Amino acid sequence: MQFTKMHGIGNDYVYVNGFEETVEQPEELAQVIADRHFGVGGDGLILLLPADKDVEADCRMRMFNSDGSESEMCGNGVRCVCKLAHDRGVVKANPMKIQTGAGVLTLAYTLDDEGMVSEVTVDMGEPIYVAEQVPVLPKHMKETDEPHTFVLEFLDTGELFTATMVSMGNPHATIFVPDVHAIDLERIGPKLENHPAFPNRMNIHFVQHHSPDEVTMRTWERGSGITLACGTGASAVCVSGVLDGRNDKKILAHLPGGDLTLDWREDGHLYMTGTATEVFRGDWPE
Ligand SMILES: N[C@H](CCC[C@H](N)C(=O)O)C(=O)O
Repeated sequence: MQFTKMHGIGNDYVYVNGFEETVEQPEELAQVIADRHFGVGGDGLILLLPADKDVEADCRMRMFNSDGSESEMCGNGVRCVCKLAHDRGVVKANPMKIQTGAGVLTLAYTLDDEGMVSEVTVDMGEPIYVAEQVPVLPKHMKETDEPHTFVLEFLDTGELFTATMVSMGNPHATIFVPDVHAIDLERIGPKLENHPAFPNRMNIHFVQHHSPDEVTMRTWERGSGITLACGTGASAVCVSGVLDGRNDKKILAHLPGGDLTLDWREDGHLYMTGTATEVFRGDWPE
């Protein structure tokens, strides 16, 4: 099976062109191929597929974390799917419409000197911040004056985390701190990801504000652990910061793997802009 290794600012996945290949059990393949010692290595597996018959889109993305769990959406991933579809001649439309678990998204892209996709702006659609729709279970958290912000507690250590909950199709909890580098993400991440308040688990982001339009963030991803970037997470961080009165509707986010621009526009949609990079191609033994 032919694959392409790609990344969106360091959030790296193994991509398979489903117009050319058939992947029978993606949940199993994701766990094996994403292993950084025994496989190709990556934060998971992403499939470029034909859109469903009844869906008005140029193609479809399915995304699997490295633990094999499927997610509704992947922001860094969908930019790379756009690049793969265009650069392999599968889709030439610009803007491109990609079917995802968060609906059909529209992506506009620029080309480099070789005519390959370099930078992509994704219309991520409307963020969701009604607690029950994220979803979260308020009964397992302490409520605050804000309907989308709750206090989570670790019952074993008594640690408390004030988190704002936003869905971009997939769920995100954002915690604002003075210094993201002081956070013990390896210890705290999995406990928050699997907190009883999160019926579908949760993507976790710690965020430090430098100004009303510039942040630094670190992420523990549902199903993949620490990643160098999270596109849906950066989108949720922008929205959470606006809801909490901490930042403007347009921000620059610094993630460990690179930068993204997020813009929550007057049409109510969140727009994310960033690069998409092909690293190498290979042949995976069936
Ligand atoms: N781990 C996420 C999916 C990947 C999201 C992230 N890599 C992105 O760029 O949005 C989840 O289970 O919801």
